[in-house]
Amino acid sequence: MEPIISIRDLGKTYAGGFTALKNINLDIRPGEIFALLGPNGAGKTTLISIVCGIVNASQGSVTVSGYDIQRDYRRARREIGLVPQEISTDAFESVWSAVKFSRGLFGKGPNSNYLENILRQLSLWEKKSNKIITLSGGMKRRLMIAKALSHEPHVLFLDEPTAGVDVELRQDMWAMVRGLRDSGVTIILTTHYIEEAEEMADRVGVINRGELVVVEEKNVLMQRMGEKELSLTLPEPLQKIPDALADLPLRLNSDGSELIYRFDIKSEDTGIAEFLRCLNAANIDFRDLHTRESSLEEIFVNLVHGEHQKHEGQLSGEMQE
Ligand SMILES: Nc1ncnc2c1ncn2[C@@H]1O[C@H](COP(=O)(O)OP(=O)(O)OP(=O)(O)O)[C@@H](O)[C@H]1O
Repeated sequence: MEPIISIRDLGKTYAGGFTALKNINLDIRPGEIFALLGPNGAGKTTLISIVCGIVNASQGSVTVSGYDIQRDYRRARREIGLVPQEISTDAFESVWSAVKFSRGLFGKGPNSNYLENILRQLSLWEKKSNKIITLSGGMKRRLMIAKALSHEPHVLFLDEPTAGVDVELRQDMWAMVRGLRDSGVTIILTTHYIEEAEEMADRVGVINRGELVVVEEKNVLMQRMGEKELSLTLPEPLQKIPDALADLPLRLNSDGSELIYRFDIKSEDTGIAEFLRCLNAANIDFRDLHTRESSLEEIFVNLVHGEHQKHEGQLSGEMQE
């Protein structure tokens, strides 16, 4: 299947000399929900701004539905709906005139039926005559989506759709975005929240310091999320993992005082009983034991660094922005 968006060797260096994107290659499949995940300043907004024609790339090329974003700017742009991070609308305009106006901006002829459908799908139809200022925060966000969809784009970009949104509203938003995907719109969203990617995405791309470090099916990511660790505090630090335990999924912490066993909570046999038997046979004693789940942040950091096993101290340090 032809990709709906094709990004090749894309790079961006801002005027001040800061390189925000390096050598990005990515194909978006038609009909998928793709989550672009990354810490603050990773380059997510820069990437979508280039695809949407708001920022010029320094290198590389992008096509949207086969249209080159530079050579065929207008046609490429018409394929795209963009919901920006900030809610920006004229407060005294009505919902209906806001979506009608947005459609007009793309040179599309009037189509009341289409706009009605969009507003109904986003549960805004009852509010069509309301002034925007009277809408709740959640409704305003939905209106931003309605505006972005008003010209019948095939691709919808959602930049941080649920930043600062409460849990309940977040769930509604997710359900709505899935509904849009089911109606045939390809969706690319940026997020800081790995839960959001987990909940919604078919595929996930992780961007860090301007580089796309992972592009993966969500299910593969989920497997990583099912990991848990059993940590044993040793009476005497070990220099290395004893040979008798070499075949087990084990690591030592940085000073050798903890032996950490990694297992999959979803699997039927965690192997813990066997691990404890092996410890006994190898004459390794322990003072204490506790389990901990890999937190979402840790998995995120692991992904960002392309590594699976990192020390706790490093992990918490790395997440600070
Ligand atoms: N116009 C600009 N001029 C110079 N540097 C910029 C400009 N816009 C963004 N940057 C820098 O490029 C980097 C990437 O920014 P970008 O907004 O793409 O990140 P992001 O991943 O979307 O972050 P956030 O999650 O905080 O929105 C940042 O270091 C930012 O300071």
